Amino acid sequence: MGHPDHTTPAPLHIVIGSDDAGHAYKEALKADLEADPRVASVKDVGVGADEHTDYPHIGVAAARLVAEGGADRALLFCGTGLGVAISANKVRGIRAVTAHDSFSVERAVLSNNAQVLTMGQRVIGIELARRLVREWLGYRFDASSPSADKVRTLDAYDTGATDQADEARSGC
Ligand SMILES: O=C(CO)[C@H](O)COP(=O)(O)O
Repeated sequence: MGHPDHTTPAPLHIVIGSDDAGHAYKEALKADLEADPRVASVKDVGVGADEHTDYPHIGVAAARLVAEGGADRALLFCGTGLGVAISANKVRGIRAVTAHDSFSVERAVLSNNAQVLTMGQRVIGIELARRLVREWLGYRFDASSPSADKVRTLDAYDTGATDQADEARSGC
């Protein structure tokens, strides 16, 4: 879901999800995303109110949507943010990170080209979470930056292209 105009980034298609421990934040951030002009669409993969789904199912469902091109990014919540990140990272091609501070949110996109951001409802206050998500929407990975080679190496390990990854190591 790229966009040819580099001056005005294309609005993002975002998938949002949580387990029951992250449900309140998922609902709050879903409303924020839906009201933000930088967001083209928001797809909610659950859980619904009073539902219970363990975090691995939510993390993998959201990550699969991103990996298959159905969304540009995912925003996921659980108690800590850790379980949904680990789950999303089980999907090939996905780079999911937990971040609760401004610098990490910036570098998650600009250094790591992480498509998935996760947070913990039991870790961070709601107003800080909302602010960090607003910041997150403003970042776009620069494929011509020095970070791009490192992300390509990550992807080579991910796809099993170990020759390519080892070659990158010998160039260090
Ligand atoms: O935070 C979670 C997983 O990282 C989840 O919301 C709660 O998991 P639990 O501590 O295993 O119940």
